[in-house]
Amino acid sequence: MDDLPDADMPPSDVPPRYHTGRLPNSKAGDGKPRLLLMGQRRSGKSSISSVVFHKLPPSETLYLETTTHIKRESMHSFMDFQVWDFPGHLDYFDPAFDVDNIFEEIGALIWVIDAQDEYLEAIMRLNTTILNLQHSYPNINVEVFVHKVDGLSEDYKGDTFRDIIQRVQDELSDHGYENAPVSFYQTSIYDHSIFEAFSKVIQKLIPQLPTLEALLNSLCSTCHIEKAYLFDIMSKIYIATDTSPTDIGSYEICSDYIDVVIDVSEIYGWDRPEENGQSELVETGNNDAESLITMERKGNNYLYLREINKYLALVCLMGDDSPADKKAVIDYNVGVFQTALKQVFPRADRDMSAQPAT
Ligand SMILES: Nc1nc2c(ncn2[C@@H]2O[C@H](COP(=O)(O)OP(=O)(O)OP(=O)(O)O)[C@@H](O)[C@H]2O)c(=O)[nH]1
Repeated sequence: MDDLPDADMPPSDVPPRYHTGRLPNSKAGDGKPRLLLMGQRRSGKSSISSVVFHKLPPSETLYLETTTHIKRESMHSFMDFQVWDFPGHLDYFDPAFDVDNIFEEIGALIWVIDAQDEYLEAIMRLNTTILNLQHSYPNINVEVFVHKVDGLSEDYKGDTFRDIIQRVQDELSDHGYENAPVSFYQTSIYDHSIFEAFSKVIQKLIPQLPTLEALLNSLCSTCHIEKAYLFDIMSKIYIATDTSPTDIGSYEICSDYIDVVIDVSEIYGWDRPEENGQSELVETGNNDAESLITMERKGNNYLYLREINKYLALVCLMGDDSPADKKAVIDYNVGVFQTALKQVFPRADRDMSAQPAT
């Protein structure tokens, strides 16, 4: 149980970029939210983290070695957070463990269950963990990834998913926790489902989400946009979307578009200016990349992408009644959206520069 002191420490030399807001479980309120990846051995925890945050091609996860100590990584993006990958064999509530140290700044506990394997023991450990946490940390979001569903037939996939939900909920309600904050997702690293699930997990950690959704709703209705996503460019997680129904198809199209843009900008791109307190003038120039692509065989529909800042891009699936020749109006409204977003995510580094040097 000496793993904790030996665990990799995240680098501390990169300053935080945005306020992360106060988390329900955060004692200090200024920490980076943690996403804890827990579950049985070989359930797919390291693969998930490598595919989503390090762009590892899914087929290469076959060669990942088993995790032997807690792996902590810091992610610096539109908000800073940490991903802690736990070895499958750890008993998190062993008295030798500093439980508070693990759980006090937690944003979400992601419990990965291998749907292709025997899952009863995984469910038992998950329930024990949730029940143990209910006493000290009742607000922790528990996110259950029913993982590796790519190998299952449609029927079996649905049955397995329902069975897991039922077993977890039955056990919790037997112990008097009917409304424990537990959510379930079907995931696989071989399709978009893992990104979509992570998007939903991350969105719960963004205090400004209702404001972002309201801004996107208003943009959609003004510009006849069918669906708008605000993407974290590097991870392809969407941090917000408008409140119209989301279908995986539109997410897939928009997220593939991000891939195209990243590939092109690796060839033709340029370094984005650092966003410090003095860079206002630079931002008023034509620094934000934009792109427009017409989709074949789909009426007038086209995709619109605008880089919002170094980390975020707005990708919109335009409606039939929003022809490309109205692009000037759309550009204007997206500009207004961009300005509003700067107020929603005030920059931490600007605040830091106002503090006296010590
Ligand atoms: N079919 C399928 N295989 C997957 C998926 N995700 C991970 N795997 C495979 O599952 C195996 C185990 O993955 P790991 O990421 O090493 O599992 P882990 O939970 O980190 O394992 P420990 O480090 O031992 O705790 C690897 O061979 C992966 O290729 C998935 O979505 N579908």
